Amino acid sequence: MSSVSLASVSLAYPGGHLGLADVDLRVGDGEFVALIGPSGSGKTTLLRTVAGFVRPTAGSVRVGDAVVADADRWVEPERRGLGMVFQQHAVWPHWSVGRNIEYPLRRSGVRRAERARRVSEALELVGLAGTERRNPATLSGGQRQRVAIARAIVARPRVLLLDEALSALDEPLRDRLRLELRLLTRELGLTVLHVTHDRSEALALADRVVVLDGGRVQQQGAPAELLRRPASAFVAGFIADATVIEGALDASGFRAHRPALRVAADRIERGPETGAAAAGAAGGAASPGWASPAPGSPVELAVLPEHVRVVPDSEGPAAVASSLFGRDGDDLVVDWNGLRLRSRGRGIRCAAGTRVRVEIERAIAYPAASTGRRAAGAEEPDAHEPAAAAPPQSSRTRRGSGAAEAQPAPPMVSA
Ligand SMILES: Nc1ncnc2c1ncn2[C@@H]1O[C@H](COP(=O)(O)OP(=O)(O)OP(=O)(O)O)[C@@H](O)[C@H]1O
Repeated sequence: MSSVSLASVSLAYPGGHLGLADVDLRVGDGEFVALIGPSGSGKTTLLRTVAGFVRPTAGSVRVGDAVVADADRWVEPERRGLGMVFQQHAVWPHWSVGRNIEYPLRRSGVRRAERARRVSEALELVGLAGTERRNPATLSGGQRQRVAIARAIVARPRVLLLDEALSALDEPLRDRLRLELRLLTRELGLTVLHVTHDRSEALALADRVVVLDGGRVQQQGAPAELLRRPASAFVAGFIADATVIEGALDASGFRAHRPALRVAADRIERGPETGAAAAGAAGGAASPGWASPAPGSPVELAVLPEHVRVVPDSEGPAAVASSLFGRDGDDLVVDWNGLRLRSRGRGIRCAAGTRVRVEIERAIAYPAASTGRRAAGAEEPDAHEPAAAAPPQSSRTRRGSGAAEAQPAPPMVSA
């Protein structure tokens, strides 16, 4: 067992594509870390950098105490002591299960009797004892993936790298294998780096989740910490399906013009990155968790689905645009005068088309600069927000990983 460390690692692909940009990351001995991020964010590149399939342009990679890649040193993938499981094509179809699993042992010259013993032990660990002679084609998808896991651990690697290892499997098999994988890696005390596009999987499995975007680490932390305190509007949108609304802070709270919306100051928390921007500036009385914002400070307000309360009301100003059944309550998208808000409340059941009232119970404000975009609300002076303004032309409201809405909307005030 061992740790993995990346120090100031950058990787530019030939042709100029940036794979990784100044990444610092440490996966502790026995820790399970999940890497998530949008498509093209650099997850696979990071894993391949650790595996040794690509060489960083700058920085260093260590496995345990040994430097395996830096400007002067390069250790071949097979000498790094790693096990890997990929999403597909993980098992050679023309070899028996046993032959597949013993392959890494053969390569390192382990004798026949010892190979047989270790293959049988690995199969036992993944719940496939006695299947050495089976043809992989006669196994289910889940069983084949277990064979791939057995092959990855048979040589007793120091670190296990998983690249979308469960993604090709159907639920509920994926769910079961997740649990088994977690138990197995704990039992063996393995250090694991797991790339997945599945946010729920990352949150369920990992001790620590690392969110990548544009080849950079945007945030890393325990799953609960990421959900509770996303470091930026991007992370809030990506990991927790937050609706992100661009606007400005003033003494009474948050104000957006497109669509027109106000959220009272006592419902707003400062995001971790707003501290420097907001602290010490003139403004109204400080609210809990939100000290003296600069009047007119452009911000992005992240509203988590759990904090949007929806109440059926035939006179309500909003309508349910879509409703997906969830075990504990429906997953709703509410159209509130052009603003598409995601809402997920326990016990809430609402069909599409239902008129509703909406209340934003809590929101997190981040400086607009945190994701490099301009706040729409900051474009307009306060005097331009009348009680019954002409419909604005557009909104740049984002939800989740980037959906945008652009609809006219009359002004409105949160409850
Ligand atoms: N072999 C390559 N040559 C050039 N550019 C590449 C190569 N592989 C990846 N890239 C670029 O590097 C960036 C990161 O890609 P990477 O595959 O690591 O992302 P990812 O987060 O794993 O994406 P996905 O979830 O879609 O698999 C992207 O901009 C991609 O286009």
